[in-house]
Amino acid sequence: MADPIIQIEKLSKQFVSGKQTKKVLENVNLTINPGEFISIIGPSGCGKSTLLRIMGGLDTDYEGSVYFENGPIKGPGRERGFIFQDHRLLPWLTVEENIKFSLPESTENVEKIIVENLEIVGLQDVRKAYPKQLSGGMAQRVSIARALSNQPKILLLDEPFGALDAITKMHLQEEMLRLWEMEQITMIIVTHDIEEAVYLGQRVIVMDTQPGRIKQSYNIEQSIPRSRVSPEFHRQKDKIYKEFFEEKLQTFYYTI
Ligand SMILES: Nc1ncnc2c1ncn2[C@@H]1O[C@H](COP(=O)(O)OP(=O)(O)OP(=O)(O)O)[C@@H](O)[C@H]1O
Repeated sequence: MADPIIQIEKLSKQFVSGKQTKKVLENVNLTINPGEFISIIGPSGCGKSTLLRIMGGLDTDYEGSVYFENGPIKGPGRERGFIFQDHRLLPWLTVEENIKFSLPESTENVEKIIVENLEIVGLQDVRKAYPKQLSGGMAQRVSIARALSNQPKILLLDEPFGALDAITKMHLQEEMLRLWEMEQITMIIVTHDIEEAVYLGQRVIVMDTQPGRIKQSYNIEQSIPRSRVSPEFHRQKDKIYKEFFEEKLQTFYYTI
């Protein structure tokens, strides 16, 4: 078996502000293999985004070890693309300029890279458009094309479809799966949505809170092509909901 692409051992993280220390992650251990599609879900504030930011090298102040392809992660890198809930395109640049801006100056064949990656997300016609001329879904597609232009080995997706309407969200989820199959990039998505987690992930990691830790990991048996209506899909979704979230909701009901 190939070496893991991400290896996290005994990861703990705390934030200090003034005299207050807040423990956010405690003893997180996680191995991710190349080509996997991993979903991470858990209650608000359990540290999902913090964990993703650490994998992306956006936060390097933690205890424990976090390795990317056997080397410690020391900061952000082009091999680890990040996609956030908001597209983060620069409003004063066109779509093609936004992609060009994300590439190192020494990049050759920039034109070809822009065309190819906009084609992958089905947006070859909006090269000259500015972000404000795009719908939310289109802008998010451009941010995906921008990330892909840097030829990442892994894509870290932080609630990427959270701000989109239900139909656009479903389209983009399908596109993400298509991309994953086509480009064989390792994908890690953080989401609040159990349905999204089960639909996309081969493995769903459920986190618990205060401090954030991994509570359970579920292997998802996927039918090909994937279905949102099959009994198996509902069985897996219900299992995660019942084993984890229902218990939390009941605790909430009893305390009000
Ligand atoms: N820069 C920071 N300084 C202090 N506390 C922070 C900082 N960033 C995050 N936190 C705290 O760490 C905890 C975990 O935050 P994080 O955003 O990782 O959680 P999350 O599970 O992604 O939440 P959500 O699902 O609501 O987005 C939260 O209590 C948050 O307030």
